[in-house]
Amino acid sequence: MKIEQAYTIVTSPGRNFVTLKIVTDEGIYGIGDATLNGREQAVVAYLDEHVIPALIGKDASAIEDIWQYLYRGAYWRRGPVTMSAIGAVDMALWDIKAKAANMPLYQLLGGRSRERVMTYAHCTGKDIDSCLSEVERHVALGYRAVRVQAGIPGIPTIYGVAKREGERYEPADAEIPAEHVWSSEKYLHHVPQLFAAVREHFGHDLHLLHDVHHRLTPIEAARLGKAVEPYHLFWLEDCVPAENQESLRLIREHTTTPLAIGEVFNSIHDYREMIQNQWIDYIRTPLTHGGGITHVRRIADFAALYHVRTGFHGPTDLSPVCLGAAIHFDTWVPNFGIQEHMPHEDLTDQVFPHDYRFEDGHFLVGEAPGHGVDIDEEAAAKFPYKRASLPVNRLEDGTLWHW
Ligand SMILES: O=C(O)C(=O)C[C@H](O)[C@H](O)CO
Ligand SMILES: [Mg+2]
Repeated sequence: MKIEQAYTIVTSPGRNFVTLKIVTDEGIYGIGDATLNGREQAVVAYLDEHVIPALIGKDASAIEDIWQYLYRGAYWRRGPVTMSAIGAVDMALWDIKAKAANMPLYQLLGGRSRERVMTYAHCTGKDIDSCLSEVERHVALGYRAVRVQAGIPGIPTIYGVAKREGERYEPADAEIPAEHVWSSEKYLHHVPQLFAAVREHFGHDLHLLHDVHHRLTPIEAARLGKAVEPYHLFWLEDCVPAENQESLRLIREHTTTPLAIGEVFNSIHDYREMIQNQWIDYIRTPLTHGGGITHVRRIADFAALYHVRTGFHGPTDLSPVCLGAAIHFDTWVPNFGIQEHMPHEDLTDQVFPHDYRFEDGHFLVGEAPGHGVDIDEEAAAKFPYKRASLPVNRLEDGTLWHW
């Protein structure tokens, strides 16, 4: 089965998405998500200019060889743009292989390890009270796990909190990066109060997650981890920028709060020390940014040796294609932890018809051959790309800080 045609589809039904479609000479096609929030066109250029021309004529069933060709052969290895391009190719080829085998992707990976996939919702609010009502609303929808993010007194705008109650949080909100202001002190003072209030109102069965978004120093993250121990979080996410993997050792030595890292990582090498030393508990790299199923499966298997579980990144800035493939992966992977769920807009779901279902706080995987997600190219053409950038973040004295 040869690759006869491959092309990128850029569409913006609610926000920008990049999809790669690969068509074989037997008429079977597969699609992959190549969306990299705020850098979409970089991945399009990488695919159109440097990947697609080399794919034409290759054996579509040779997934591993194509992965190695695009990874080792790139010379300039790794990085979010390269690995998102490889991720989209890999996702499309696994989609093709499962369709050719006439089975849902999770069966091709090794079959079910679970009947359904636990998800967590985003519960955000400008203050603690509005956060509590969002938690109430999501518990009523059946979620067993919620990520809780609130506005911080004295900080005008903060990541992870929707601008208006009940709305989605969309970080890429301006053509040119908006500038946010940050204060670790104000944040560190407020967050333990937020979780005390959530536990007081909802008890101890609900899984609580929180995303620090890389903004603390290791000792500050250790302080926060200790401060929230009484509220036993499911995880504290991205508590420090983790290029320096050693940072996690210091935090680990101070707190038993579980740690999740890696939505901005794109290869096994980004994690190796952290996993080997059991400094983290969950890996976050999504299939798109992690080089696809072929590579993320390796990361998950390596993580399993050290009791580390998966917790895929699943924001609205990954398309339903990535989410659909992730739900198949989540249904198979033995060391599954949890799947992030930021529901896409209806407009997005119209462009990306899919057979996964959300029910009672969980995803149920579909049985259609492949990953069960398609793209309506006619509908996609109605939504032209519009540049949207993630903000930058500064301390109160103007210092450019982690985002
Ligand atoms: O969903 C999360 O955990 C995030 O951190 C969301 C990110 O800000 C978003 O995906 C960046 O594009
Ligand atoms: Mg995050």
